[in-house]
Amino acid sequence: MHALVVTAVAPERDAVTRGLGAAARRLPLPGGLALHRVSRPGGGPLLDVLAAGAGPAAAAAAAATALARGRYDLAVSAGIGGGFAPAAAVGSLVVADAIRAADLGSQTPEGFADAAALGYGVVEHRPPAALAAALAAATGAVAGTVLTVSTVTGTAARAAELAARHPGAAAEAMEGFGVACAAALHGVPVAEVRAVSNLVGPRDRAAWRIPAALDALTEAFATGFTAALAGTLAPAAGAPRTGSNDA
Ligand SMILES: O=C(O)c1cccc(C(=O)CC[C@H]2O[C@@H](n3cnc4c(=O)[nH]cnc43)[C@H](O)[C@@H]2O)c1
Repeated sequence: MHALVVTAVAPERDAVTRGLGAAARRLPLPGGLALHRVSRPGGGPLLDVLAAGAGPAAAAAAAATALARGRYDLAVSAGIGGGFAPAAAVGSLVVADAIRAADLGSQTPEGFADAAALGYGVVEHRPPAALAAALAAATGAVAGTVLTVSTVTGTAARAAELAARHPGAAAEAMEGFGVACAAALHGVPVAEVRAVSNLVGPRDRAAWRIPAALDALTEAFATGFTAALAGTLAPAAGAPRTGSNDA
């Protein structure tokens, strides 16, 4: 089983590789990107962890670049995120059962209309239900919708608007929908896991608990996450691996 794990920044990538508990091998990609490849001891899943940059566009571009050069069974968007109270407390984990672009659409006189309603796009990708359930059970995460936003929510009014429009939302972050678009283009399933560093609401950067969230991310990858991946996804069968970054 070969998975691509896409984070925004290097501290998130390193939190994931720390959890995997084995040395990472660096494999350069175009544009200064690099996969950090971790082979699990005992022949477990092979994971390539990639710090892609913040935001859905950077995530989509980097994920598509990596997916085009290897043969993967899964793409995972992973990192820290904002939690919607009361579903997701600071320090907790959220696994996406839906990955939704929350601000892709048009502002109309009647309010926001998403791109799907207006007929010019897709605004949601769904991880396989069995995979999302297994990942949540294995890591003790809350399962819910993870919103992808291009602007971090910074007011109570915006948080309330998002919660009303997306009743199942447990977290928001900035990359999941980009990774999901790249995965869909390459025909691989997607998953998303977020460790909650802050609540979605009035901006208070000093209240972000980034080290605690990074520890929770490490713990997720140290415990059940990869076992749940391996147990849920069938390995890519048959065809020879031909990509330049393939094992
Ligand atoms: O400064 C650091 O040490 C540091 C370490 C790890 C990550 C960061 C980031 O700034 C990551 C940015 C990343 O975080 C996601 N995020 C976190 N909270 C929210 C939120 O409330 N709303 C939206 N996104 C959030 C997001 O995916 C960013 O790309 C810094």
